[in-house]
Amino acid sequence: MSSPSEVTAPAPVTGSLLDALAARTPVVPVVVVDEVAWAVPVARALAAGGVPVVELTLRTPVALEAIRAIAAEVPEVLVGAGTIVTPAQAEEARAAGAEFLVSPGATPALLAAMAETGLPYLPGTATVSEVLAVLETGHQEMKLFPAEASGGAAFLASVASPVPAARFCPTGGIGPANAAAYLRLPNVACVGGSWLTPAGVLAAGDWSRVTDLARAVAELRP
Ligand SMILES: O=C(O)C(=O)C[C@H](O)[C@H](O)COP(=O)(O)O
Repeated sequence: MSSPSEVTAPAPVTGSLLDALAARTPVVPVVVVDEVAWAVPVARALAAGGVPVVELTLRTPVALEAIRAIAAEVPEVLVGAGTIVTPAQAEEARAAGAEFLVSPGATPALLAAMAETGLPYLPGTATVSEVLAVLETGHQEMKLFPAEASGGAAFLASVASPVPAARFCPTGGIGPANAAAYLRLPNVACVGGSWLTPAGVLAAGDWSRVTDLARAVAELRP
């Protein structure tokens, strides 16, 4: 029997990653940490605001260590690695404890490396041919990146009819003002964005601000 104060880790995602993410939050927070010490408090602050998900980008030297810390210390948060841009990073992220992988692109080598980890993953696409190339690998869940710059919600609405099998988490240029337009689309499960964890807020250690920003995304649910 576990005591009420004990937090148990959710089971690993075995089915649809997009469904697992969407069940937790309409907005996947894309988080950049400059200091490993930010990782655990930012993950806890997001969870306290009702967003128990972190996409920790591999953009800084401490990123893998940050994933390790969140995986070990904040088990109630589903932690993934973002910015997978080389095949080797897929396995490095898995070894650090990442529970899902996100890439801004979808080269054949990246797709193979992400599949090889056994983790669920979202390759990045920005054109119909890229979407079709991902579908040809048997994979139906992807990111649209950079979402606003590559056509935004209008692009995804246009893709939905001819290519209904593809499902998206659009990311890049999305914020509170335009998130709802994406979330209404039949081929969008959730959106990604960095606005819940602004760099200055993390640097200031203003964790209650992160919690407030996270709390506000509940109203974006369609
Ligand atoms: O780092 C990655 O893996 C990326 O692909 C880029 C991020 O998803 C976007 O930079 C987030 O976009 P913003 O919400 O506009 O800041």
